[in-house]
Amino acid sequence: MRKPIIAGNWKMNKTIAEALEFVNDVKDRVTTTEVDAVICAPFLALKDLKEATKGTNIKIGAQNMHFEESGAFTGEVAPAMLKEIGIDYVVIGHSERREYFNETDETVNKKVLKALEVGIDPILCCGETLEQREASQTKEVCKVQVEKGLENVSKEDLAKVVVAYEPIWAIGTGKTATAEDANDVIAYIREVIAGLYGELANDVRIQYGGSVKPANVSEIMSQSDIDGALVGGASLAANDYVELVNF
Ligand SMILES: O=C(CO)COP(=O)(O)O
Repeated sequence: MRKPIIAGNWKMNKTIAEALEFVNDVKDRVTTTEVDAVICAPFLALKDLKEATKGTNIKIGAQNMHFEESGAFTGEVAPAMLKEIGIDYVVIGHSERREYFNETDETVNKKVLKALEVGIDPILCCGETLEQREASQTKEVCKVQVEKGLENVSKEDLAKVVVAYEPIWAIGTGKTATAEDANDVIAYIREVIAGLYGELANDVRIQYGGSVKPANVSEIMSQSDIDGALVGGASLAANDYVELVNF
């Protein structure tokens, strides 16, 4: 059985004070141990969030990291820096990073491998643009992104990777893929992983992301192949986050 994983991706939102206010509000209400509840916050808040969530069921993720161990990369954060403060997950290759920060399948793959090497579970994002969807290229785009993203990931490490399918046209737009549509693409992504790893693909958790909110989370989570959600906007409100995690 794959354990559901509901992750909030706060993107560039919340100061440290706001982040702490949020976790203090939700931590006693996130009691389920049957779901991995994650908050992916801006770098500056991560250390305080780790401390504030000690002894709770909330796990903390970063939204990016560099693939090099150290060096002349002004403005970047190294894997060991995240590991030192106990970060559990790191979002890799979010479409916003691919679009605005020149992330490629190659850098995404390097980051996935590095995260696994230091012991942080990567959330590998894939998803098509509206144009690609209208040209019926959704599955091909996801196939390439997932195959390249997983290149050289060992069989032993595979189950530590979480894949997030986020159709770009559904991010922050209020438009969601229908639950069936999302499930269909996610089942296909699992087939792609099975093409590489055989039955081990059944251990990989695959999330859906794109305008997930309390009103649609249970329908999305009831689908056969969807193991979680990566939630932007709705994860910023404490009450909504609690509802999402307790879908
Ligand atoms: O990009 C997303 C999560 O990573 C989805 O964002 P929204 O939930 O705001 O559509």
